[in-house]
Amino acid sequence: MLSRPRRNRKSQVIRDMIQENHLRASDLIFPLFIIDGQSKKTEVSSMPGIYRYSIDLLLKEVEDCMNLGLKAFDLFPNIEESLKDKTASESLNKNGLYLKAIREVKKYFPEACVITDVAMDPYSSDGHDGLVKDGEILNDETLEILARMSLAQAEAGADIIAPSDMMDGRVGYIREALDREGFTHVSIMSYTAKYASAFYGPFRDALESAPKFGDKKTYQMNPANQKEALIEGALDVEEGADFLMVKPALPYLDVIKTLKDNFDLPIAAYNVSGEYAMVKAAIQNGWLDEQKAITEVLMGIKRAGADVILTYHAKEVLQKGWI
Ligand SMILES: NCc1[nH]cc(CCC(=O)O)c1CC(=O)O
Ligand SMILES: [Mg+2]
Repeated sequence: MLSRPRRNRKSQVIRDMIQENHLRASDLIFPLFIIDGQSKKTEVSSMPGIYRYSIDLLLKEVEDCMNLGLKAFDLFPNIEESLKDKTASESLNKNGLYLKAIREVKKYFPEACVITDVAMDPYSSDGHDGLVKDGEILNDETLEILARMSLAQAEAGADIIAPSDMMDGRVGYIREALDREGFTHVSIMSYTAKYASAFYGPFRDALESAPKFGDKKTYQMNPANQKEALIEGALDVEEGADFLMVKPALPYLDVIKTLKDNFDLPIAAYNVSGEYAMVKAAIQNGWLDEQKAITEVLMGIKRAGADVILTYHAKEVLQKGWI
């Protein structure tokens, strides 16, 4: 045998020397849930260790993270049921929970990167990402609502707008609206290949945003499809996206790799709520080693080609010194 690959695994120094991929704090984006009120911190029951924070405690959490070197946050609001309507009008309320949270975080932590979510579902009485008429999710009529939402978030101080709705044409529509209103510096992280996945369940618990009827299969992608992600990717590039995202991450590592190989934009992967819940449940049962399982999950996503990972594990891996 001339070649013995085990020679390069014989000591920790050599293993470290030839390690191909590395995880860094700057690779991670921490999703944070926000709730109305004062001094409120409520755990998401299906996501042990993950909380919904009122704005005052959100600021403390952001400060904690910043001190750990975790500087990018994706904010999601839990909106009170009575404020929801057909057109998601609460999303434009300047004194509402979400826009206020964005302003506060940017006020106290101007160097933080605030990523904001554009989609109707947290504010929609139908629990869908688009405007509903006669049981259908309307595409073009939704675009104007998404553009207004994006402008409101940009005005509040968002660094990156992340449309998670999967309406066709929304990246271009939002880009044009942002540019027209002078927000040429605000980036767009597009949920390019977002699948109709079972793994969003705990997130919908966190926001109490589950669809009131039907499912999201007419706009989110079929888990069986890969080529379709190339169609979505090409459109988002053409429409001016700054990042392409794949979501969820673990069951879609091939899609991450495919987008990475085919496009030059940075690729983001969303290690979603159900992936977090799955790993945490096994850890709680004593079935998996916490540190090894979590770092392996994140490394796998990185190795597949993700430049950035949105993950609920972001804070713990830094706090515990695992990366
Ligand atoms: N616009 C909805 C949205 N934005 C982010 C997530 C899921 C994130 C997660 O599960 O962690 C979802 C869920 C859905 O499409 O129903
Ligand atoms: Mg698309």
